[in-house]
Amino acid sequence: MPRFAANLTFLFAELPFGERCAAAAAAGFGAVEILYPYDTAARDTRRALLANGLELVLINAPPPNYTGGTPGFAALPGGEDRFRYDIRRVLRYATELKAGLIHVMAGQSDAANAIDTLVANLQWAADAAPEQSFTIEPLNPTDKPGYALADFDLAAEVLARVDRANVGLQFDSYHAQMIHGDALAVWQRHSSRISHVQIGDAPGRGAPGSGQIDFPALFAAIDASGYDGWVSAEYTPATRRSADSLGWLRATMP
Ligand SMILES: O=C(O)C(=O)[C@@H](O)CO
Ligand SMILES: [Mg+2]
Repeated sequence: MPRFAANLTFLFAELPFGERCAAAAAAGFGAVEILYPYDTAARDTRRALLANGLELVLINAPPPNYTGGTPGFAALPGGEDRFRYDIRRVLRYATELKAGLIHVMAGQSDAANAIDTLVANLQWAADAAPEQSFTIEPLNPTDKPGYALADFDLAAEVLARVDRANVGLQFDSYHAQMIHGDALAVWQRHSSRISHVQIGDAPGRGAPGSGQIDFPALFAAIDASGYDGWVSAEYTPATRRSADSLGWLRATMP
């Protein structure tokens, strides 16, 4: 069975941030991801992780843009300076938090050279921090209209062009199902380049079992592929308490 992590931006969001690590550990998770850890001093987050015996799997780049605007700059021609500034800042957090992965968000762009820009920026980040692993994640156009990376096959082409061992594909079952209509088929097509997994059902982005995805088949395929990273629960619980949405986890664990 996969090793499951909790995404603390989605799960346990009913609790103050400082209490989420303890709640995840109490629910049986061994690792967490925090999409935007930038509002809390890194040493406080690190302390909470250590106190609860949790590994930090992943954070997102860039920090949120509080004035609104594009989610990320990696695919924005002309945004290279901002991209590099953000990556340097995220690297400081990742180092202090010992975050295994940084998800680099592409941003919204329909420029003809958006993908060329994405490739060049990812190469820059990969070379600037060769010890750090990065991911890219296709996001579905219903939730993120205009996002420059909205297709897993395109993401595979981008990774082939980037050609760096420390940049991989982030497979999110919710986005895979929304974009391509068959998350399992996407897994089978791209498992060799996947370095991180997130799960949520589709449509609706609820807990596994709430939608169309065959999670027992997906978990079996993940195991059969030899993937040994974390599988992070990234869904919106339908229950008031996130802990009450974990029936799928109890059913999955032996
Ligand atoms: O929305 C998702 O799915 C994510 O994993 C986020 O990192 C993107 O905001
Ligand atoms: Mg995701």
